[in-house]
Amino acid sequence: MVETHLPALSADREAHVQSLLQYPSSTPHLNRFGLSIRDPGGGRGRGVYATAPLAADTLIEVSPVLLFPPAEYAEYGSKTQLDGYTFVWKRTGGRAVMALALGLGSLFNHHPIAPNVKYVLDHATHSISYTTTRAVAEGEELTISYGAGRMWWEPPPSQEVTEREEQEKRQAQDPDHAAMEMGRIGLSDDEDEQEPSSVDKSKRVENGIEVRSAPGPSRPATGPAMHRITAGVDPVTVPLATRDAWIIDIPPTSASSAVKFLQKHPAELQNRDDGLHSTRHLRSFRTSTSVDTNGRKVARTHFLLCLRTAFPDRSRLVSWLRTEGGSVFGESPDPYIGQVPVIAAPTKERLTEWQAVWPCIVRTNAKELVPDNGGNPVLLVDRKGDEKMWHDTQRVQWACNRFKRCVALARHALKEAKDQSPEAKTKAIGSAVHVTHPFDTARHFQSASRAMTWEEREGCDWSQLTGPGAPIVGRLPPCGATTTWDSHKERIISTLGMTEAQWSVFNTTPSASVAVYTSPSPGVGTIEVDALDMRLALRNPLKHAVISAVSRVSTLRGIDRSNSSLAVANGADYLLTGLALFTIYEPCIYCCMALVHSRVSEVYFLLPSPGRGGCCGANLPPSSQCDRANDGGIYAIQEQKGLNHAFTVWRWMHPSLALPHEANAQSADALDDLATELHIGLLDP
Ligand SMILES: C[S@@+](CC[C@H](N)C(=O)[O-])C[C@H]1O[C@@H](n2cnc3c(N)ncnc32)[C@H](O)[C@@H]1O
Repeated sequence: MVETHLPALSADREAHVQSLLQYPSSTPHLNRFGLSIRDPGGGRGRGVYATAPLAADTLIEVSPVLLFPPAEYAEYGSKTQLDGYTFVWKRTGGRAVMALALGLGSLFNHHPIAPNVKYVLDHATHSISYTTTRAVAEGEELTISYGAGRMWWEPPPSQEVTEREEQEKRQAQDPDHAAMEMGRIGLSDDEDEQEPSSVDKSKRVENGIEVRSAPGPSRPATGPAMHRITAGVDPVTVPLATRDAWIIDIPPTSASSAVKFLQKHPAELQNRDDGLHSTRHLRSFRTSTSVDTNGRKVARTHFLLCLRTAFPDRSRLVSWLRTEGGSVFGESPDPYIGQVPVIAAPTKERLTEWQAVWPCIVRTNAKELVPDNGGNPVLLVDRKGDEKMWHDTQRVQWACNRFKRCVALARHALKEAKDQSPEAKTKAIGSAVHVTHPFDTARHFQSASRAMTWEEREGCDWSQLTGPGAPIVGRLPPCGATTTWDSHKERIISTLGMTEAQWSVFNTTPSASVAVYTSPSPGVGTIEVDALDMRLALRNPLKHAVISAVSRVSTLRGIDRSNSSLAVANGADYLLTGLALFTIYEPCIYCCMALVHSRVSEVYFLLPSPGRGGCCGANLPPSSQCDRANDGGIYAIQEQKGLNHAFTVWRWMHPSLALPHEANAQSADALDDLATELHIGLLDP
């Protein structure tokens, strides 16, 4: 109801017409909760009242709507009384279809601070559902939020208030300003960075805010190539959580004294910035207008003192304000409990919904914590940011290449075993792993030989293990390093299980004909490590591909460390610290725990491991489950509470292993076919 126009006054001003238009003090209405329509005076007109206590989350009303085409509304409706009752139902091509709620829907009055009813527009059934947001006492008025800001019946703010708000905004932008330290008048650092969201035909509208359903990861035909597997909550759907705070009304002229008061008493008011208890995202003031008993409009300034937790006892707060507040809060301070959002609005689109509770900022930091139903902190996940990241074709190619490499390695192992003997064939497992640097590091690698740029190398056909343009297997030596690997040969050969022929490829020195890429960090070689599942071949149940990869990287990094000029301090070279691991299968729980210990940074997998994987976690919210929990493991070890390391997990979502624009995309490996071809039976992946 925010988006309306100024109401036109009726032209019929004759006394007898006016008397006919007067509303009675109550109007009967039959509904199962006994809600009554009353006008208790005070200038707000009729409202809806509870005649019995109502529990929180009670669906109290479903109102059908009457719709008006944009042209009809502009021509007629907007010039009538309807204007105070109609609201934007749907925008289309810059115009708006307007709606009038029938039933009780049009009679809920607006509450600027803490409405006790929320509503959802249902475009499919042309109706609006109204639900209580908290327990409501008998006799209480049921109110909704028409939105933030000045309402059409409210007078414009005085120049003084406008100037004060402007000043407060300017001070908030000044990082040195003491008010910032109070954690009150914060301003979003990225408030204006949001891009307009694309229009989704299936979106719902809650409290006037359009809510997009979270994209599910069940291999959509379109959409980003990679989906992050996490229990993090999407800011688009995260519920608005509120907490109690002490509010006090002050004369507009006392605003700056009130801010000074906050600054003077940080300890008592506990306006600290510590995660879930922060008030830094909240603004100090909100203004509203009411009508006094003489029918005069009175502007009010509501001032946020502190969270209720700082002063659980009102009488103690009142006596403290009386002694410390001086003239700011008067002789008889009258603080009252209001609601404030627990966190900043998580997207610009949801700001109106948040502001309806209390003015605040937008903060799109995906690491912001939100409490779950049990009050435990939960992370937000920036799905929009993820989507943007995987629109980068080079990044997708980088990931696709490494998956192709894993598949090629697994096929190579199966073929070699088949060629070797029927017995060897039964012991080969089609599961391979590749470890390398994350894309954001790898794309800065330089070619030592200048034979091929990094981009050219990434453009090679990685589905081939050998042949021209094939990526080099194993570890690439550091740029300009004079060390030959011969001194470490035995150790490397035994750890990596290499043949002499493989060693000669691994031990290649940079030359004009070989593409070698090195990390920009001096003295540190690029890591490109492969590993196969060798459990059956070696008769060793511990030789999972992931475990072998961790061991191989450890050996190579250990050699760096053994040479003082290559030593890397502070744990940055500890096992898989800062590295990305690609695997055909979602790793099992054993491998996931090894990955936690190895401090891996990113894990990418192609195929889920039903019932045995350690990442897909059927306990995750539906938006994060793989194929709606019909596949994938039952744990999410990558973000398991109580462990001392977390890593990101990404699943390839395209149905085949190819870039959409690739010429041979049609003939690319379909993931379903790969699952059949590389099936590893009952083994844990
Ligand atoms: C949707 S109607 C609500 C029902 C209305 N009170 C009636 O008697 O028909 C919206 C109108 O109610 C009045 N109203 C709603 N909330 C109000 C508030 N908080 N303060 C003053 N007037 C309010 C305004 O006149 C507004 O145009």
